Amino acid sequence: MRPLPFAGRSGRPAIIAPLQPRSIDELAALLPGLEAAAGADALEWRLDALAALRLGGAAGGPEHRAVEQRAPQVHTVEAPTSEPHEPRAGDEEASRSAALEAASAGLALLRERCGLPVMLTVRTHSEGGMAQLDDAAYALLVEGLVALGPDAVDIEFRRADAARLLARAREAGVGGVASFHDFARTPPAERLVELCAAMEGAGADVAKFAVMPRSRSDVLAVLAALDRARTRVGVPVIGISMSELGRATRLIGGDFGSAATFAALVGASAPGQLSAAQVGAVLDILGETEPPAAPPTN
Ligand SMILES: O=C1C[C@@](O)(C(=O)O)C[C@@H](O)[C@@H]1O
Repeated sequence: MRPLPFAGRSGRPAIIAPLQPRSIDELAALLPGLEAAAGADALEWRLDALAALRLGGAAGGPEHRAVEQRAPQVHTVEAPTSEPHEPRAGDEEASRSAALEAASAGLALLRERCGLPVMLTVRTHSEGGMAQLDDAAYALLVEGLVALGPDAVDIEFRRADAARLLARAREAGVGGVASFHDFARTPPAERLVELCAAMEGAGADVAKFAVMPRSRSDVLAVLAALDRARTRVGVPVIGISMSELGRATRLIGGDFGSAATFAALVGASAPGQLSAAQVGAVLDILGETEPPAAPPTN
């Protein structure tokens, strides 16, 4: 496995670009865009967008609405608006094997055509994603993904089996990225630091949180948490304040210790995401060590 190129404590944060194809054909259609677009250091494949997994495997399931369309898009960010349907008995296993088959074929395609490290993520409904899975179904699916040997796998930290799944990833040599999302609010900075320390304690290789601000103080709380985590958390931390209000954290989070930032190459996966080109340009500026040339004097 290649480690994801997360920045060390003072380095340039990695740019991770999400992909949300609904099928392997859609993934294949995205490849020319990925080849042409420079600027991402790693990809995140959001498998919950696959038709097989959307809200419990309901192909053509409930209505979705676009949340945001800021970055150059092929797909829009979508969030469920209605209650998911009850999966039929037998659906779950069929959805899982379809998703694992797609993930296996897609990983091979991405390795052959793109070459960037890939993190596999199944974002579930309770954390703002499109898959509706109980703890047992989530664990079975993530175990299957780990067995495919991606570079990293996202593991929702609130899941009952999170520590066991992190251990499984570690045994398999797959990076375990523990994640926490709150689309309603921002916990206090201290709570976010404790959360990242708990993720580290549970065996995470990377601790990640993305939370929704209600005020500018909430955005500052994310930066404060990142800053405190520098000395209190021993693994790379990624912290994001979502939405337009929080989007500065996607640009300057690295200065406060964030090891990576998510930015769109072919479509955003969360509110507030900017394009990889925009984020790369800002990181170039922030990374400049030479002072700007003095203005000409007459
Ligand atoms: O955890 C994250 C961060 C994220 O939610 C963001 O806000 O950029 C985007 C998700 O795709 C990813 O899994």
